[in-house]
Amino acid sequence: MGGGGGRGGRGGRARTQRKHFQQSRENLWKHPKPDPSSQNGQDNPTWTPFATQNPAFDVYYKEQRIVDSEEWEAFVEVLRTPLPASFRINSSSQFSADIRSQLENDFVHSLRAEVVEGAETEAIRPLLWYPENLAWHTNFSRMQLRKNQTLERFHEFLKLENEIGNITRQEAVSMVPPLFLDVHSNHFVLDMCAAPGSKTFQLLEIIHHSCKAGSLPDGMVMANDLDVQRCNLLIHQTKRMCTANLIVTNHEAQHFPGCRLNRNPVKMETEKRISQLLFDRVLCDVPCSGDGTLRKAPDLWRKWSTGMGHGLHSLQVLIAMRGVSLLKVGGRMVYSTCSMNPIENEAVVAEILRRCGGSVELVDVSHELPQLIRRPGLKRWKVHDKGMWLASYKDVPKCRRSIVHPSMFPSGRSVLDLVDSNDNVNVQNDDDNNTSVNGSSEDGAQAALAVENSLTHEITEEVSDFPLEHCMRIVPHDQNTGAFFIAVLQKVSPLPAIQEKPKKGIAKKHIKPANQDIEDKQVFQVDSLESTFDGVLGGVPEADVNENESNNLDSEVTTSVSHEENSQEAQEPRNAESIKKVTQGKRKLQIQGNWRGVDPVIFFKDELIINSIKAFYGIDEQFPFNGHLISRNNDPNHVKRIYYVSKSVKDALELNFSVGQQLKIASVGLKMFERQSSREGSSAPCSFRISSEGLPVILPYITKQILRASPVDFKHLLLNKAVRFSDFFYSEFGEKAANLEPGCCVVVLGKGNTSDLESFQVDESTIAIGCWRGRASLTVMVTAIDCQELLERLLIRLDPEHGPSVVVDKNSNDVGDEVEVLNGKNNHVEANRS
Ligand SMILES: C[S@@+](CC[C@H](N)C(=O)[O-])C[C@H]1O[C@@H](n2cnc3c(N)ncnc32)[C@H](O)[C@@H]1O
Repeated sequence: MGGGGGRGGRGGRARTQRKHFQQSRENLWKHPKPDPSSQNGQDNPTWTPFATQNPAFDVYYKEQRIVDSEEWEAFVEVLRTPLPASFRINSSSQFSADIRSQLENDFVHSLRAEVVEGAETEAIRPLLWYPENLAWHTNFSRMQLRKNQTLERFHEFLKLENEIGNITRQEAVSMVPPLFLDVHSNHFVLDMCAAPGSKTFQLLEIIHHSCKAGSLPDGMVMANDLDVQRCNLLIHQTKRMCTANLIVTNHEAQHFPGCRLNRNPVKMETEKRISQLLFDRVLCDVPCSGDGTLRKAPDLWRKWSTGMGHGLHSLQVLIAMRGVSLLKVGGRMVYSTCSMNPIENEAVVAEILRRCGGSVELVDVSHELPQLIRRPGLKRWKVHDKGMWLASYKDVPKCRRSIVHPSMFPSGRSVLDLVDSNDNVNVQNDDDNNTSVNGSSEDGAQAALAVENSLTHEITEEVSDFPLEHCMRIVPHDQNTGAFFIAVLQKVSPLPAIQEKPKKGIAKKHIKPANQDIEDKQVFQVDSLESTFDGVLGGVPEADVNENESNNLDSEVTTSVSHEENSQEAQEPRNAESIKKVTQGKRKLQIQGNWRGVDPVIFFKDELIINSIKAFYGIDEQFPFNGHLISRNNDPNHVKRIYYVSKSVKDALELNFSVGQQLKIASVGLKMFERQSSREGSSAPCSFRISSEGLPVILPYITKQILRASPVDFKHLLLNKAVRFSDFFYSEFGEKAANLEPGCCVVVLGKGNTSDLESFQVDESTIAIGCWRGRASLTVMVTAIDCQELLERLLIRLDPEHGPSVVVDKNSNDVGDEVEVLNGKNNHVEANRS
């Protein structure tokens, strides 16, 4: 089934892919499997809830004054309560309006009686700051939703719509950063640390917003994550969006390739091709300590320490700097974390501004989303290390200087920065609180030493010079959410050519950011090349990752620690024998340019196949095929799937080829055609069927193998899955179906009893499904769950009074079958009937 083309999502019915991922991606609305080892059971009397306090946390944040002292109790009290669930309606879903109306007109009223004690007065409510009532807050935690029987219908609704892709469970505060990015449909957007992909999904929705049937947006999203497994989560998550405008990459964000082509820019201009990968928008949602998610992950109370933020600060700066260097002049970048810690937030933003020397500005967005309650960023904070409060870098003992960096302090000044323009330095020590040391840089170093030795002196609080009040901190007790930090930056001119020295001690440190999904227990490694390839090749070293390093240095500011430094293994020559040994017995090693263990990305140009597809489905010449088809297999005879990419993605891929495939692409394109299995395919003239994901994009261009069914026959098909030509309500429709070529066909839901396609116009609301024209019947090629969803939506539309509770087709004789279909059991098709 599918709607009007080009909307990017049609209720996100990524049917076939879904099954590949069922194991690894939890439907967060489903009941969890009982864990026999879990102590969290009612039958275990020894179980105690997580301790929701940590004295170090209290001391730290009280001192940082992230909330006023009189608010402290309210703040921590809310932090100790479970986070209410929230979700977003996928705005590009064909059924988004129906779902919103079901929430507004049905659940808001029917759940009114289910208000949880001590909570808000409304059981569910839209988040007022989110556009178009598309995001919703429920008063129930996920656990309550799962356990409370009276919430069953609502819970079932959430599960189904989430599975289909019509809604996405997402923390309310996590929905905020994409809203401040001001994305337009023609923008190139980079999501630097994107997994598991909830914000990528939002960005794609915005890109696709108001896209007409059969057209694709001019923009695209490049979603990157360092972790292969989390990349897979992201791929699965975004598959529900059914988009041809996404590339998923797998890089360390701080080393994200620039893909700069060293060609004559004038020539490039006339060729209208892009010569460098620069972005209009960058989302920099960095790894962080994640204490803003304490309500969702109460085990963090126990683990929390001030050191968590210190370990990530430098990496956050590096990632953000790479982000601004990949941003077009005039472009916007959002820096965000789900941490409350100023070291990971204001200090990072201040360091970006410092390094960019005026070419990047902090944007005042106080007039945007006025209903979202937020606090201004801090201008003063302190660093806490080893039980000591440090107000300035000069307080940092020498032995801690590899951990505590100058950029963590409001002034950002290092010891040597104390040397003024006359090479004078103001030092404080035990004997003399204001000694002026005059002299050369050697003297400066001596002075620095003196500073290092000065441990006791009056603490003078530093205040940042930057307008950090434009940053935003969302705190839990303001609107019953988690906590988040957001800063909006704009690049106003090219960055100054600063050579950033690699910071010692960053590259090899193993840090575990807490804001990776709480289910994810993997230890995160900053130097993850090894881990990345472990996942794919079982430990085969990545040899020439950096072959195009010179191209990588194209950014205006080189901020990154070099790959060589980062990964010892990366320098080792690739040993063909060892690769062979390791991969023996495994899947054949795939190579994508320099990237081993990744499927290649190939422009699919097999004229024979393309022409047979065009002829079979009568695809209009207007549909852009040339250069838009991709396969992930080097051997054209064994191509199973053909993917479709938008013009923007095509341009980016062409650039990537021109620069030696610097991008390591994990996923690209929308699955458009799938090779028939030999059983199906033997009788069909065309060996490729149209996939459900791709159907909406190509639908307006299909002129053959397409039928229009009346609502009665459409419903009949969905209920029975396979219907004999002679059994359709309207015999004319059955005859037309019998006259199709054997193989894949498309059935469109019509309005009346006509099967005439003449006057038919595909638009965003068109509903269509892929079917198979067999020997004597028509069979739907849609999964049981998608049939169920589509039936429910149709029943609501056709019979708004009774809605989806009308589960049995009264006109049908085959009631047992229908009930089974609605229970998702009736997956057998024509083979059983004919
Ligand atoms: C806060 S999570 C991102 C959440 C995501 N933006 C979303 O909304 O679903 C941080 C992500 O950064 C990734 N990560 C950690 N270090 C990274 C690095 N150096 N480069 C790129 N990604 C990194 C982690 O794997 C994790 O998925």
